[in-house]
Amino acid sequence: MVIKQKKKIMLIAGSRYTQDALYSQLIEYIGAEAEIIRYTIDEGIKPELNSDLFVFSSSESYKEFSQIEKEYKLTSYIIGKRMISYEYLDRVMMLPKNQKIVFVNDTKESAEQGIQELVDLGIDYLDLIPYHPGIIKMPEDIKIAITPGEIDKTPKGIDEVYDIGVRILDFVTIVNILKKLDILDDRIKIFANKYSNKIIDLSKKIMMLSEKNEKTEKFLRQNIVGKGYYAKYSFDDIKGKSEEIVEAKIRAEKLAKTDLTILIDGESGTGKELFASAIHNASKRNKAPFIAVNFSAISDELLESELFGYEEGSFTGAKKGGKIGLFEQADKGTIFLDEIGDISIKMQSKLLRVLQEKEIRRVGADRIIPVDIRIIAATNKDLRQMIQEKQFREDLYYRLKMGYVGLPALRHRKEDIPIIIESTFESKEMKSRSIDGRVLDVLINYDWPGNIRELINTLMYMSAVCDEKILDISSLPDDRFFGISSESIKDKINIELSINEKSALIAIHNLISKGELASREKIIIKMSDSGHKISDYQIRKIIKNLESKQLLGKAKGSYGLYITQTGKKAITDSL
Ligand SMILES: Nc1ncnc2c1ncn2[C@@H]1O[C@H](COP(=O)(O)OP(=O)(O)OP(=O)(O)O)[C@@H](O)[C@H]1O
Repeated sequence: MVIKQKKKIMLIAGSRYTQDALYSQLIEYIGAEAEIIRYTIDEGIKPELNSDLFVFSSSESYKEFSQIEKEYKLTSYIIGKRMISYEYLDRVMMLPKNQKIVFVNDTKESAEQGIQELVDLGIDYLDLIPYHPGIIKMPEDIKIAITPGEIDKTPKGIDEVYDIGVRILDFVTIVNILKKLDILDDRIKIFANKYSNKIIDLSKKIMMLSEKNEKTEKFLRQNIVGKGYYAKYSFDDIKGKSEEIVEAKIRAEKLAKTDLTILIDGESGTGKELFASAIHNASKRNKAPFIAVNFSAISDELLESELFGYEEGSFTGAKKGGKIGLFEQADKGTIFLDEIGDISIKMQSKLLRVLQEKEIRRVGADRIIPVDIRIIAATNKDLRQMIQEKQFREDLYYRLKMGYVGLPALRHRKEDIPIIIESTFESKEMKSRSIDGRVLDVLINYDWPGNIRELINTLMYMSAVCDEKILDISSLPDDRFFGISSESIKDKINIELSINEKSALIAIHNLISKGELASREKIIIKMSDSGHKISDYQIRKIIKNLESKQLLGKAKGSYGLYITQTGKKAITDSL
């Protein structure tokens, strides 16, 4: 028997810190095929010169090595290209928008490059200023720093440092290493998958985050924009033919003709603001303003002065001449109070007064001002439960609920999913896109906890990552995202499976969930491990059967087999 000798890689980095990070990365990808020897220039250890390949952490480490080992002629080597590691980005993603921050690295170029990488990843909402040790004067008002492992280079006066870890080898470098070692095979698909999954996870997080930012800012934007409060949507913009949505629309259209206060109840992303806007446009108030106020994340003081306005000199920082509040600005129009369940008991009492008396008093004023407004409130919280827990006033609840519209979750009206997809593709940015049947199957089977907003965001995401006109399975966010939810598991499916089919399905599932490619050879091995011995001919047949039962699919491109939602259900049912 011939025992294949492991190839030797000599990893050379400037410091131990960098070397540790790159070493773990190489072990993860090629630890089984190659022996990795480490060498750190800082420590001056003798390098093992008979290695098959030299991998340098950067062009600096290459230069230094060449100077130290002048005599040695490098035959096979790679100078690594590096990128920010996604693993530690969560913390910096949470930093508030427009925050001034220094990005610390060892040189001007690397600091600028680091900033560019963050921006390319979608973290473009921070005010990042490059910093490296050569800079003599640092802007004084900056208290936060981000650094890829160069904490010791952080300037004085910084209170918080976010270390996003050493920059790791990029995908192309890893591929080049595999090529040089002559081990570039099927694994490349798995690496590509791993990398793209990480990027997808990250962009999903960034997408959700920017949505959150947008929400808390919705309120503040009112002040910046000042004017131009208008309702964008009409009932025609509300898509869907399901009984639930049609009923909600009919009810809302009827309520629009009245002047009743309305409470819209529905999970996040079900279209509460869309409905409020449509109601306003269909009402006799449609020539007057429509002002939307989001109650989440606003302090009582700010809320009070924004809603009611204030008199000059009523508190420190109050503007000269006072300020007209949103209730007054919405006069003759509609005010939409979003996330009403988030306001304090104190603000609830003040709101109740407005509803009862139809008048307001500015902060610091004696004068009472009559207002003619219609209030539409929205909630995604169970207000009745909150009443029981004494967190919401019952009298306010009944005042708000004179007209009531309950919006169904998207998972309860799945027949609307294709309609919403179609209408989204009709929009300008998405023009001429479509999806293939299998993707539609996945989208219909998913539960959509973020409802229509999440569906639209997913379609936008898919069209951003896919260059093809028809969005295929490879453009979907990763599998975990579309995993089976508890709700959809409830309905058992009735598909008869032979013992071998069941075992193959489970084997494929286990391979994919480990990030491995489900090749026939691997499936046979896995099945045999669990006591089911089958031939190559048999596995071909089983795969065909599972495909025809729509439990298994073959992804376009190089991603191999995947398990459909029905397939996942079949596995769960059979356990
Ligand atoms: N029936 C629908 N047809 C088409 N688009 C819809 C529909 N319902 C919602 N949308 C779209 O989904 C997104 C979210 O809707 P909206 O902001 O009205 O939800 P919401 O219930 O107010 O969410 P939140 O509670 O998080 O504020 C918007 O882009 C909206 O245009």
